Amino acid sequence: MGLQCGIVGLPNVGKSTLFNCLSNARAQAANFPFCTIEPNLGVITVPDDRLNTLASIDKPTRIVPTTIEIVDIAGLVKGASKGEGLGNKFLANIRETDAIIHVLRCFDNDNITHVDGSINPLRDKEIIDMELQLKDLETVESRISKVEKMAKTGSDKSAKKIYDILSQYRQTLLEGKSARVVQLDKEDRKLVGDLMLLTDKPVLYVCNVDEASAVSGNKYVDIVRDAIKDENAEMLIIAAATEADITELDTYEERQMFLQEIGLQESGVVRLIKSAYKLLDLQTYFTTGVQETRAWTFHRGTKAPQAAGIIHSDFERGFIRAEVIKYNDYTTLGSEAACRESGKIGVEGKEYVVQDGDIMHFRFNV
Ligand SMILES: Nc1ncnc2c1ncn2[C@@H]1O[C@H](COP(=O)(O)OP(=O)(O)OP(=O)(O)O)[C@@H](O)[C@H]1O
Ligand SMILES: [Mg+2]
Repeated sequence: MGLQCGIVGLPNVGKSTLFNCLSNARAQAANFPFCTIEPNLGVITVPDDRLNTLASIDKPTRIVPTTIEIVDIAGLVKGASKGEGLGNKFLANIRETDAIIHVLRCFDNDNITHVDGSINPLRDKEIIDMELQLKDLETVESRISKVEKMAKTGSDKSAKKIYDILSQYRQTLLEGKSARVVQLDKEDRKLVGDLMLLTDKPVLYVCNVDEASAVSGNKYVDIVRDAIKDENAEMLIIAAATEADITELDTYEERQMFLQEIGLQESGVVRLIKSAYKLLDLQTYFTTGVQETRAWTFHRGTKAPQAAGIIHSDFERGFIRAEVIKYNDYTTLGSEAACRESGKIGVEGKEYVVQDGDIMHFRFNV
């Protein structure tokens, strides 16, 4: 499905450092603003113990985890919406993503330059929010000028409806709020879906802290937590520089040991992926056999044919039915044959809503 999360924030707050914890690609992270210009793209595999358990049953030739793409975008500054800094190009990079990971500098360090001279994550957040909102306002206003005439003459019902929604967006953005606070039903959302507003994307805040604050945060984190409590957003505390060092260690055991030394059970990568899954309302289904055990990401509520379409469009086009085994049945009974004998294979049609952990076998004909 190629879901993509974009990392945004002011220059030099640790975006590339976070990216380096997440992906195997190595982005240049350095102590100067605008170190990143071209976006770095990384693919992170989604860790899932269930995939390994299934693989231990089927012993396939290939084990394929599902993935999320992460883009490390250039730092934004005040005036970006008007072309300052790296301006518009970089806003275009954000537009292409499904969700935003907003990195906030929550560590003191006199040796690391802050573009605004002091550590203040709240101010930083507002600068970024404002630039994104201004860009959205521009998008909304240009659309309004296109539909205004038609809406006012009253002949076109949907033009009127679109105009009303756009006005609602404009009002919200003018109040200094993000588009995501506007509540629209599914139908209305479709009418303006092609706007791709930047501040309508789900957001995950990452407080980038020093090593000592990795577990319980610090005063900056408290400020951020308080500021976003009314937003429908997730927040994570990650000591990005420390975790980037940890990813350099060779073995999984070494990395786990280091994490435990600083008081963490799970790495920032794992926590971030879990949050991204929650934020984007994602779930996983599996396919498994002697050839391959594989995880697939889908949006909660997806029906069987569309879930099949994630594997291949032919599966959706020629969908006949799905055979579904629950994860617990599969692992308890130990094989597809045993599940069949015990009547644990559900035969489901087009209306079946796929559930997290389902083991799917699609029957299709094209
Ligand atoms: N938690 C942290 N504690 C201390 N130093 C950190 C932390 N996170 C990042 N740094 C350091 O801050 C500097 C800037 O980091 P990085 O290059 O990742 O920033 P960036 O946001 O990608 O900047 P740019 O927008 O310029 O690309 C680097 O020297 C990095 O090692
Ligand atoms: Mg960078």
